[in-house]
Amino acid sequence: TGSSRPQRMLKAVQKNATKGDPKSVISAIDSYCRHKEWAMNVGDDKGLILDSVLTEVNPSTALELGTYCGYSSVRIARLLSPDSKLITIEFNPAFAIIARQIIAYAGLQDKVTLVEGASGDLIPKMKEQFGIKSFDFVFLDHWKDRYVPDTKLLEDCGLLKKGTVLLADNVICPGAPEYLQYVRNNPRYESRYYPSNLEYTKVEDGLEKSVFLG
Ligand SMILES: Cn1ncc2cc([C@H](O)c3cccc(CNC(=O)c4cc(-c5ccc(F)cc5)cc(O)c4O)c3)ccc21
Ligand SMILES: [Mg+2]
Repeated sequence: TGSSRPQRMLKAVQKNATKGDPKSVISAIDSYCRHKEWAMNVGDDKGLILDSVLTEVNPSTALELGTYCGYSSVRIARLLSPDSKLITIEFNPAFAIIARQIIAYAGLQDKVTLVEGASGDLIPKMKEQFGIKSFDFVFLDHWKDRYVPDTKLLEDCGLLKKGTVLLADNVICPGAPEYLQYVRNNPRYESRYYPSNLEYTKVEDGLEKSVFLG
């Protein structure tokens, strides 16, 4: 049987990036996905917006929903302060196994905890299992119809505090209309749309940044 797209992405990292150099891992993936084989990483254009929001928030504890191959885990973890942590949730074992290797190749395994399972099952366990009081930053990039239920779950589990920043990928393409409706018409959130393009294409997409007001 042949290789998978995630496996080919890992090969491209091992071939073209420098071990322990997150920037080279990011570039190797972006170059592979732009010139060889498209993949659903947040990508370089939206990645710059992710970087700027992260630098502004400077989170101590960050959560990512939807690891895929670990591209955004590397983008996030490389910008975290020394004692800060990223927890990333992935339910697909084939994705998780590749993501662990890409995160390790970047040398960021000590800052990233990849948890295998579904967000709906794992979010309620965050406090007890990982000693999380609340998250300062959440990156939503998993199934788009899970953005609203998981945001509500984070609220109900007391995992959001005044000032927590939610950043959601793909609010235009593939789209998360219910999520936009939820955060834009909810007095407990201050939302702003960052226009960009779908990774490695000219198609319109963007990120929605929503600050939880408590
Ligand atoms: C419950 N739970 N808990 C953890 C968890 C983790 C996962 C997986 O990581 C996973 C698997 C498959 C799909 C996604 C969502 N991502 C997308 O669907 C997407 C699509 C496109 C696009 C755009 C245009 C196209 F033409 C085709 C695809 C561009 C993008 O950036 C995307 O993020 C996420 C799933 C559910 C999970
Ligand atoms: Mg995405």
